Amino acid sequence: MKWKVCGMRETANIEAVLALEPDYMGFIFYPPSPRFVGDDLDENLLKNDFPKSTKKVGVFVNASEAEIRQEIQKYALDVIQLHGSESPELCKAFQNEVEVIKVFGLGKDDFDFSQLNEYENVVDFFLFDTQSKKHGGTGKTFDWNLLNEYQSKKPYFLSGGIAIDNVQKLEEINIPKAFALDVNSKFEITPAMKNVDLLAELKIEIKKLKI
Ligand SMILES: O=C(O)c1ccccc1N[C@@H]1O[C@H](COP(=O)(O)O)[C@@H](O)[C@H]1O
Repeated sequence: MKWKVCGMRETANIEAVLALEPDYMGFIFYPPSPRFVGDDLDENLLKNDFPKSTKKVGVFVNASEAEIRQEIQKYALDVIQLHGSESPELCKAFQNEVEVIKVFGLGKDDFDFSQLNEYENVVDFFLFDTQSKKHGGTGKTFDWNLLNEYQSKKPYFLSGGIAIDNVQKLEEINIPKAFALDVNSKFEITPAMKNVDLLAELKIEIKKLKI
């Protein structure tokens, strides 16, 4: 199981988390978020000093193609995570340039997986997060059992309130295997500042998972 640490910002904290070798690290390019990178993200670190083994993910919410392209260039992003209501056409515009993750929000009620069909051929991954007006970073889980209805072969990231005390519950439920776990606010000291010791524990827990 791969893992992604999202919502990073400060250089020293990024470097400390990189020592744990996550497969993906996410940066939020959405101004209303308390994890918005603003001017604090170290361009040189991302462009020149970043380990190849950790992919850099830019998280966007309904940004324009030009805005996304600008951040890809500036920070040498490997992956874009589209967390709003982006169209299949926008996803297609970045195919073959970066990996594309399209996010869908799930809640407690049934989810219509047929809305994924038009994205199937234009994205690399889906990501399932908890539905919210804030779009993400809620720290809340959704009903993981809803994923029982997932029929696609497209690999997906599982996100939304994943914490040290619920990660082992993934073994107890019968959902199609996730490609990666995406963690964020449940591993924070303050918004964007991650608790490195807790993430080290998570890494051990993920390795123990038999799914
Ligand atoms: O973290 C944010 O503030 C954020 C804002 C807007 C869109 C996405 C955001 N983060 C993503 O939210 C999920 C889940 O986070 P959490 O574990 O529930 O805190 C994760 O995929 C982040 O990429």
